[in-house]
Amino acid sequence: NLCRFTKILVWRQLNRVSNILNHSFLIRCLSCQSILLSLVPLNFSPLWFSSIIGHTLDLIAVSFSKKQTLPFDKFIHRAAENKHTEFFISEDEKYYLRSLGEDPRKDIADIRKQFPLLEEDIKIPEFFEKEQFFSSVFRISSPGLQLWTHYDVMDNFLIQVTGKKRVVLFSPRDAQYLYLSGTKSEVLNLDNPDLNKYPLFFKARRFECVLEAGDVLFIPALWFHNVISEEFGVGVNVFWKHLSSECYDKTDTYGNKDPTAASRAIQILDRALKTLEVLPEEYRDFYARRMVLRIQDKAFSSNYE
Ligand SMILES: O=C(O)CCC(=O)C(=O)O
Ligand SMILES: [Fe+2]
Repeated sequence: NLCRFTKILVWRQLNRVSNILNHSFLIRCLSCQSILLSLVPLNFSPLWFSSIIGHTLDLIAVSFSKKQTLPFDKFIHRAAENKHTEFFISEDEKYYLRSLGEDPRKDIADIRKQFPLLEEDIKIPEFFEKEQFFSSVFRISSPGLQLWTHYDVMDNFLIQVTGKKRVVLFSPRDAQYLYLSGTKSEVLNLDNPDLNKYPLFFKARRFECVLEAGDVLFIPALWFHNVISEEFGVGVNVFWKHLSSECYDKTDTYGNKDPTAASRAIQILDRALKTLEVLPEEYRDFYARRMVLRIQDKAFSSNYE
């Protein structure tokens, strides 16, 4: 019955969107702000339902599972306007281009290959060896578009071609204050964070800059970044490998999958925590604390600026 109740709630929320068969949804809980993602709307699994019980749902984003396309010039026009006369879902919807490789699942974006007409215009700064190059990504965004705080695993030049964008950065050392869920922070509103829900967020030291046409920002691997386009913007970013090639996940096309050794270590840690589950709570707590101390002692760097 709880599931049925939640199902009705979900349907109420989804009714706001016309042809729901063609969409997938990004749903947020209004009280705890956690993101509850559903990819296939008509196939909500019992597991997904059990994960949303107790949350107050709000639909924050819709994407298309059935492909819908726009000619490039139309896309640019829509991305450049604040209010649309023609739109998919709402007159103030935002547009974002993040270029992909030929086969988006396997190939890696290289703006010079997918947009050969622009090739002559693209001069990638020569601060790394050719073999280290990973991808170059064309990025175009509507005014007001915000990308949530996340990290990537490659070094990165974010190159602004036109328009203005605000970038807020946090050191990897402040990960403990960012309420991470995978590579993303759950704190969505950086300027007015809910400190009841995210009490440690104020401890994160924020570095901020505004990029304008011609500016290039170096975003080191693992540094968190949050981007708001203050104007319609066109940019390119270049990811390159700072570690030796074999450290990276071979299936990574976006530059954001953790190095294989790190994901393996995290899996092993999850197994270790599972192993503790046979013990009563106070023992689990004690041994978990000992594990934390061991990690701090053996793996934390003391040489970190
Ligand atoms: O500026 C943007 O649109 C996204 C920047 C970003 O996340 C990146 O370059 O990794
Ligand atoms: Fe990024």
